[in-house]
Amino acid sequence: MNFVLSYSLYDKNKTSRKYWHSFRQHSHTYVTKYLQWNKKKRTTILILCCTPQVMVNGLPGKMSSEVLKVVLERGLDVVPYSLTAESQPDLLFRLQQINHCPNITLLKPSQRDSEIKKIVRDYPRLIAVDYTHPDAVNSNALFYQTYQIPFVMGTTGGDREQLIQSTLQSNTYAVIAPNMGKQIVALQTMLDKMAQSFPHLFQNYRLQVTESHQQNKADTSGTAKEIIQSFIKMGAHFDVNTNLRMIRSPKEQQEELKIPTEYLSGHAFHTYRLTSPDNSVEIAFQHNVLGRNIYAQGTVDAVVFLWNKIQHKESKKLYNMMDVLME
Ligand SMILES: NC(=O)C1=CN([C@@H]2O[C@H](COP(=O)(O)OP(=O)(O)OC[C@H]3O[C@@H](n4cnc5c(N)ncnc54)[C@H](OP(=O)(O)O)[C@@H]3O)[C@@H](O)[C@H]2O)C=CC1
Ligand SMILES: O=C(O)C1=N[C@H](C(=O)O)C[C@H](O)C1
Repeated sequence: MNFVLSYSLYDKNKTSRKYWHSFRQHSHTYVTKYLQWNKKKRTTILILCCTPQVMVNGLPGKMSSEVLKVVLERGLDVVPYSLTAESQPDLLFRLQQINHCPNITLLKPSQRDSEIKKIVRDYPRLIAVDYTHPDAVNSNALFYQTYQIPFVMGTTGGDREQLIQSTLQSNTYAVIAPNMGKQIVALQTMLDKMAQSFPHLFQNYRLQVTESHQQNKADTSGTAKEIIQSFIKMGAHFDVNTNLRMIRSPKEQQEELKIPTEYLSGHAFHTYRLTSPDNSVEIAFQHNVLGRNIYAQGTVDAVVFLWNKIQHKESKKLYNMMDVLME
């Protein structure tokens, strides 16, 4: 998203600086600059970079690593700091497979308050992305809210109502969603609309949900929790103790769901099955994902979306992925 604002055919330094100062004075956006002196044409090109600076939190976790990769692939700026767990033994993180990946300093909860003011000062276009742990959702959100750091919250779990309320009260720009995969968000949107249009569609139907994820997933699928609410709004019966099957055993995943070995450490298979009271009708919805790229792509779209909202000083500050998709 770099763009050339002007070509100055005059003096290498003075005119370009004048352009720069005048642009800064009249611009409501955060911009940085760099000047390129083209020797052959004796021209100075003033290039303005107008991109967010992305702080990917949760490194060296799986989702945050995938997001970092996509941020770098899409040419956005990376903030070389990341919030990490208190137990993290490493001080630095770097994606080996990407040459231009910077060394990223890992900040534990006990260190982050003393560092963040400097980070906010040095990176005025900062947007945080959070892929951490269900236990950290609310405290991390509070951290972003306290320092007025716009954030994209991909982490599931925690107290979701409190998450929404504290974000609204703090007036911080944010996108919050348990699933950033746009094709899945489209399905969610459709079911949400179905619930609004046909509130009795599945009256007295039984809902049975199966969700399979990597063995170390800390919580129940946040996506399933949201989608279940849409079916309940349409009248379906659902009891979390008897109608939800969570599969975390790699053996079952391989034998029953045929998950390829390389995706046992990262997959998300969901099936929602609705059965009529007399068992004569069965309707199923399914979304099966191998790997994590779909969420990382959606996350970076959410960052760009939020950045545009900030630039336009939108009065609405809290969004979900349906808003990102609609736009
Ligand atoms: N919205 C979406 O589209 C998606 C959401 N998710 C969600 O993202 C979250 C992370 O998933 P995933 O990357 O697979 O999990 P990982 O366990 O691979 O990564 C989480 C990382 O966060 C670290 N961490 C723990 N506590 C903190 C803390 N207080 N502050 C900062 N970092 C911390 C963990 O460290 P340690 O291991 O040492 O505890 C770990 O490195 C989950 O909630 C998951 O459900 C996942 C995929 C898509
Ligand atoms: O932990 C994961 O992997 C995933 N978490 C999200 C959730 O809990 O819904 C999204 C997706 O299922 C992958």
